[in-house]
Amino acid sequence: MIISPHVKICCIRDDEEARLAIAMGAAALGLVGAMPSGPGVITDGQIAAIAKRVPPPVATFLLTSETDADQIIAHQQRVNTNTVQIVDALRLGTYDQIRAALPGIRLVQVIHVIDQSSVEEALHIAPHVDALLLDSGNPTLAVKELGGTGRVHDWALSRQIRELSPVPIFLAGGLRPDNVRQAIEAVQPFGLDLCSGVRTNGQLDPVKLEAFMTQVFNQ
Ligand SMILES: O=C(O)c1ccccc1NCC(=O)[C@H](O)[C@H](O)COP(=O)(O)O
Repeated sequence: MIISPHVKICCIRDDEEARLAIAMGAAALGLVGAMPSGPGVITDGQIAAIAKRVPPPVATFLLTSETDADQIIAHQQRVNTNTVQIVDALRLGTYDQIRAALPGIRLVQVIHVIDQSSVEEALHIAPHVDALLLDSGNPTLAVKELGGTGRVHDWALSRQIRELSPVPIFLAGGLRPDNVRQAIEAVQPFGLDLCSGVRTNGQLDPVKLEAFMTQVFNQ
């Protein structure tokens, strides 16, 4: 039997989208800080205001593109979410340093799943974080592509990571109502994360969201 994964709805823009996502069954909301590219960015002020009004037990994820531990800590302290999703590689400082400065705050590291080296990267980082989020994207481009691409990646690689990872994994990248069932069966992740697949003209679309949740929970 495949257990229904938890759903994180990302790129939340305001309280109304937050309420809609929660009403439809989201376990977590993604709030996107400054990024080099992507459709979901809001200001730190907006992130703090939305996060403050999200009721427990719904998780609030700050998405940060900072790569220096001190800057990641400062970013979380400006917005007060209960989870930090690091969308680029940590270049300066350590996860332990972030944990020591932010007790009780969950750490999620994004892995951009590109090839077999992504599996090694994921397994190297997994012991230091609370979860991995396996996304599409390309951090090596001149303008980094760190998420919100609307593209799927090679789920066989994500399946390998899921089977070997000591921490839960979220699957992201191009998930939509019409492919999510296949994704769940292929990867069997702990969680799903999505942005563009449940939006129309940038707005969270209740019809698409309901269709997505039906595929996840009512099969
Ligand atoms: O949406 C953005 O602007 C964004 C930019 C950089 C990193 C992450 C971003 N979005 C947040 C997410 O984690 C998305 O849910 C994830 O990348 C999947 O997006 P999509 O393929 O559009 O469902």
